[in-house]
Amino acid sequence: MLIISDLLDASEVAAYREALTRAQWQDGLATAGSVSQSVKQNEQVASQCELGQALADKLRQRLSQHPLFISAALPQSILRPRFNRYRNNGHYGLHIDSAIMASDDGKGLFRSDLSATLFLSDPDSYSGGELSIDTGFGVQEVKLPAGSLVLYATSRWHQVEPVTAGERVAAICWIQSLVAADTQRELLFDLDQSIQRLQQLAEARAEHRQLTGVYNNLLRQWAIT
Ligand SMILES: O=C(O)CCC(=O)C(=O)O
Ligand SMILES: [Fe+2]
Repeated sequence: MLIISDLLDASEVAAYREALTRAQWQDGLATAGSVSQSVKQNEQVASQCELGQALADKLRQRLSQHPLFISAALPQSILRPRFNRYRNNGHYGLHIDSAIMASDDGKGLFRSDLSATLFLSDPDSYSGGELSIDTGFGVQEVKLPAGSLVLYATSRWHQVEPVTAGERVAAICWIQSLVAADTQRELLFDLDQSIQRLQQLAEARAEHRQLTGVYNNLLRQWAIT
């Protein structure tokens, strides 16, 4: 699990929130699978809403350029983000997201390796609404400032706690990674972060060069294109 703080600044968050009031919202059940139907109670922007598509594409563009996101996710493709809203006890009970989804044009298939939630509501403006993720080493409750994003493995059980006051607006998104296995991708992330720190040290040129080679050779073995 990784938190990317301040993907958007306050004025960008405000602009997304304002634009979203003009989008076409629908019951979240429209896209719920057979299992999630019984646990999902929220609203989302309709996939055919042109304003929603434009906002989502702009957000995807921003995410795809973020250095920490690239290092951690090694994205091959990013599904168009979806905006959702929880209020009046809206929640999404314990579930695991579908492994295979339709690509944006509906013609291809997409494997979900990573999930992301971008929080768009000030955490003090609503009660509940934590995204709780079973990390395998205990459950983490995530409720971030507006503009911050959490990235986590789609293989994890997770839920959105009921929103008992106010409203929680967020964007969610799935990523197909070049490296499908979480363990391998996480090793590459740690290695890349160390390599980036070594790059700052003039006396570590040789080590930087060698580890960059190791990184590329591991990525070559593990990447699926
Ligand atoms: O809104 C969230 O943070 C996550 C929602 C979710 O789990 C889903 O739509 O599959
Ligand atoms: Fe989910």
